[in-house]
Amino acid sequence: MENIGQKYTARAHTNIALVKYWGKENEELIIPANSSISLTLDEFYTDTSVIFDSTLQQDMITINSEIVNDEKISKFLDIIRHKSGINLFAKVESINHVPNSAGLASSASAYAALATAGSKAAGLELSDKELSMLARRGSGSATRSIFGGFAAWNKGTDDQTSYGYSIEDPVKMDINMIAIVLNNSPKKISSRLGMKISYETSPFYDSWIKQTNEDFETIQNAITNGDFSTLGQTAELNAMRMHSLTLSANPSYLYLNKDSLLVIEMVKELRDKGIECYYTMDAGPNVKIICQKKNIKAIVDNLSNQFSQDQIKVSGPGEKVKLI
Ligand SMILES: Nc1ncnc2c1ncn2[C@@H]1O[C@H](COP(=O)(O)OP(=O)(O)OP(=O)(O)O)[C@@H](O)[C@H]1O
Ligand SMILES: C[C@@](O)(CCOP(=O)(O)OP(=O)(O)O)CC(=O)O
Repeated sequence: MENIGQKYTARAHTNIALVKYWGKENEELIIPANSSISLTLDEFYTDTSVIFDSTLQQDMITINSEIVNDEKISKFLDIIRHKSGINLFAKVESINHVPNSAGLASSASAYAALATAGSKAAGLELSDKELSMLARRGSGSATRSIFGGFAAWNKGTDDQTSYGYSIEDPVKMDINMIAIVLNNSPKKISSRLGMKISYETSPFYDSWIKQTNEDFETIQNAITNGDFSTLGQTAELNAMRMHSLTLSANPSYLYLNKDSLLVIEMVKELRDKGIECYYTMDAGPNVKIICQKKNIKAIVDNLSNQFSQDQIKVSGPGEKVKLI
């Protein structure tokens, strides 16, 4: 217990799913309905410091230097307190190095950093697998942000079998993502709510699970074989399949806006011109373009005709979580 009373800071990077997680079998434990695969990104990350302090009367949390009253964070700290047996409140200071509310999965980097700094500050020594299981309790996508590069989240059936792991990338695939920030106002339907409505009401949900299990195999093999084209094509299809669950839900809803459709058309036109690239979108309108280094300039030049420089963010693969 020598760590208690010491401040620890962790840096975790965001990740973008190539095979999406979109629905929970167990909401309390965050057990997903399917396994997923992502790429961790180097440009976007969260730094979080935690100290358990006997003088505090309640948890004190700041995000980007503003005091927040987030019950989800205190509930997450309760899990750490329960695991470690300590009974102290915590001071949490977190900075997101992610464009504001850009739908770039800040909850993924946030809970991966909080799990890492928080568990260390509470005197726990957790392996990466155990950290991923802890991060999962904060936000499902955080399970994968413990790992760098390509990561998977094994669905599992309970707390001990639902965890993340690093996918071997023998050829060190040349892969980048260009995020186009189209709207930075908070979304009306959170991922948590959106996936619940899809899971409970879309008549296509069973087909989604069947297809997504196939997409998982395809993308895993594409990574092993260094097959960028198959990876891109499958990730693009998987994203559209996820968004079709929102359209087919009751009530029906849509995360994409007209600018998202414009970027999708631009990607198709670029492909027609021989510039290989693919699109993916999460629970928001912002589009992420998957491409190789040699094509970044041509894609950015093309996007610059429609969008400003600060809307276009280029990122390569990022590292695993670390204490800093
Ligand atoms: N640094 C942080 N530390 C702890 N919680 C955070 C931090 N940053 C964001 N969060 C929390 O993460 C949750 C989701 O964040 P946000 O609305 O930005 O969605 P997102 O993570 O970009 O997208 P997604 O819904 O796909 O995860 C919110 O509850 C927010 O308070
Ligand atoms: C579309 C997604 O980005 C959804 C992410 O959902 P969250 O991980 O934010 O949801 P909770 O587990 O409820 O916190 C796809 C993905 O990252 O796999």
